[in-house]
Formats: sequence, C-alpha cells, structure tokens
Amino acid sequence: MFEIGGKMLKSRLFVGTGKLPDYSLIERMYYEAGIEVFAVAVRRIGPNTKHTKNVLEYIPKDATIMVNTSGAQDHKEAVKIAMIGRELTNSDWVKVEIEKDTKYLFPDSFETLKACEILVKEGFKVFPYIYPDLNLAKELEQIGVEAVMPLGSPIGTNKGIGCEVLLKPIINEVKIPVIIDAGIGRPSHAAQAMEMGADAVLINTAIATSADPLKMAIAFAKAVEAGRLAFEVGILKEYEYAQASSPLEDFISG
Ligand SMILES: CC(=O)[C@@H](O)[C@H](O)COP(=O)(O)O
Repeated sequence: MFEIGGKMLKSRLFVGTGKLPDYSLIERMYYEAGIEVFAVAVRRIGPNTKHTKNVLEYIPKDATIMVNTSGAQDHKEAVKIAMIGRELTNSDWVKVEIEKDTKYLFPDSFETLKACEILVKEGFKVFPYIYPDLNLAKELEQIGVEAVMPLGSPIGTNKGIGCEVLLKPIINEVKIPVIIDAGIGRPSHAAQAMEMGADAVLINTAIATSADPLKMAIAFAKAVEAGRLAFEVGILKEYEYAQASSPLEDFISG
C-alpha cells in the first residue's frame, strides 16, 4: 500500500481512459488488473445516449477518478475544467494538463504553475503534468500539489523514458510522489520507471490502443510491481568488467 492524494492505494499503475475502444474494459481493469485510478478528460464526459457513452457510468464506485484538464490552453481554462470536472465526478483529484501546441503536446510550465496555485487554494488534490524540470517540481511541491507528473516522452509516442537523467533528480529531491506520465510504450518502460524510484506511472495509449487492452493492462501491472519490488530491494551497481559468478577462492579453499 502507498499513500497518495489522501488515499491508500495498492496499485501504482494509473490508467487513462481516453483511447479505450470500449468503456466496459474499465471495470475489468479494476477487477482483473487491480487498477484503482482512472484519468478522465472532462471534455469526454457526456450524456449516455445512442451515439455517445458517458465514461463515468463505467467507472467502479470504489475506483478513484482523476479529472484531466487536457484540452486547456491556459490556466483559466484549466481551472474552469477542473471545477466542472469536480461537479460532474465528485472527485477532487485533478490532473492539470495544459498544452498550447498540438504537435508535441508539451505542457506549458508557466500556465501550469498558475493553475496549480489556484486549484490548491480551491481545495483540489492537484497532480500537474510537467516537463522533467526539477526547479518547477520543487516550486509545485512548495505550493502544495499532491504529486508531480513529469513526462517520460511526448504523449502517445510510446518512446518510453527519454530523459532518465532529468527524471532521476526529481525522484531524488522532491518529497511528494512522482508519477511518470506519458510516452510509456511497453511494460519494460514502466518497470524502468519504477526501478528508478518513481512512485507510480500513468499510461493510456500503450494499453488502450493495444490489440488486447485488458491483457496489456495486466502486463503493465505486473511490470510496475516487479520494478517497484526491485527498487525497494535495491538495484545492484553496474561494473565495467566481468565479475565471475563462481568465485575462484571457493574452489581453491574447498
Ligand atoms: C490520458 C492521459 O492522462 C494522457 O494525457 C497521458 O498523458 C497519457 O500519455 P500516454 O497516452 O502516452 O500514455
């Protein structure tokens, strides 16, 4: 179990619902892959009609909804979306995602900081999506966000941890949880994030667009657990030269 955003969670794998081909997968992921946190973009919450489905109707009541402000282009929009999201979902967990460009979907640091300041004061549990920028992460920690969510690589690229050298200092220096969000394309990328000491990962594309999202969610869940366990035990150091597996001394003395 680990504590985050005022909750005790078992699973360190958070899943985005955006690209799922079928919302009924959400319940199966909750029960069969142990996923407890689902990110939901407010712009996709709508009435359940013949043409559209309301994602909220598919999220188990004990799961945690992380409202996502994706689509916001500045702090004012993000705050408005977060407020609407809280009303619609009854969840005060908000992922602050503000992007001005649609080509790279990189987070806007200045607007993100402003939105977080407001949302923390408004009583939200705030989870900002950020660049792997230690200075920004520290500022956000100061203003009272619950966790920081630095990107592994751009959203939807499946390229994995492209900037370990920038992520490591954040993991080492900030005291709030660090969730690696975006660009994680394979279970081995998720394991790598956890071996580095990340507290959790958020994944959408690699699970939702796979041939079998449920099986892929289970694969990611196992990788996240394995990576975390290895981190807790302690990752061994690397050597420049071969280290004999059967030490010669034993043979000589025996
Ligand atoms: C759904 C969600 O929260 C995304 O905005 C997130 O950043 C995930 O990124 P990937 O789709 O690359 O996993």
